[in-house]
Amino acid sequence: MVIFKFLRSKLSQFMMKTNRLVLLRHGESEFNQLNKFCGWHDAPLSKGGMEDARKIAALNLLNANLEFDKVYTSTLCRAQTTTDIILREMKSSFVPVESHWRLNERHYGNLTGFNKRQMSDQYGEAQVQNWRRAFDSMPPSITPQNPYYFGIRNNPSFSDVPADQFPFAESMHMCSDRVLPVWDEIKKDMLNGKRVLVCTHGTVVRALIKHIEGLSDEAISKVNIPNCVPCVYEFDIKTGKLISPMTYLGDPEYIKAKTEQVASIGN
Ligand SMILES: O=C(OP(=O)(O)O)[C@H](O)COP(=O)(O)O
Repeated sequence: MVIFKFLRSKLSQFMMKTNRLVLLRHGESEFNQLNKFCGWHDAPLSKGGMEDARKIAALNLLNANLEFDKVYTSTLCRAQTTTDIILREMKSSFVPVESHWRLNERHYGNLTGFNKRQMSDQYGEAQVQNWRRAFDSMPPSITPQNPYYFGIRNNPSFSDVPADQFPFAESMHMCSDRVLPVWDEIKKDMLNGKRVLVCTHGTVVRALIKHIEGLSDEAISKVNIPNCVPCVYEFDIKTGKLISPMTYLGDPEYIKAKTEQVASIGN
């Protein structure tokens, strides 16, 4: 079965004129559930997040007849567990998975671990929305007094991060810049015919969308990415150009409701 799938994928790679790329934000994490800023804190998936990886992400990918030759993910467990669940559901656990710290969520600095509504009560909604969505807005740097400081500094999953690049806080702009070297690898694989899934985080998906579609700083500030909803692009393999706008896979009403939930400060 595995050999058959491998040969079929090689043949289809050889014949294809266009290729699709799927971007995905991981399932709901325990911090998403508590409406807390998470960033580089390594929060696990919530129970609902695990279920959504199966019942929303994997199901929609299967319904769209998508298969993968490679998955790119971050070094954070919420993205890695989502990847494992999806590949298992798709009976594709043999697919190689490459994890990269450059695909980690934006480091939310000293907001890490705090509830978004509480931060909004303290600093005002406009300031919190500016930290969340303005392209160049930097949250305050994390300090050793933050309860998650040492857990982040000492997380062995970040051992590949060069010491001089280990962030204390990041704007979306900084996050986008560090994602780009991996985007070059992803694009190369995709234009060589590999069917690629990128299972990552809200800000990283937005950074990739901004880059792929050439969106302005203003336009990307209005884009919000729900958990576990696959975003699909199609590219011309010869020219590398995008041939269709991004499409979401899934129920439009569900996607609309979840997108609005992500955009709001929440409770
Ligand atoms: O860690 C986070 O993103 P993730 O859940 O995609 O990993 C952020 O806390 C999401 O918050 P935001 O939607 O205010 O950027």
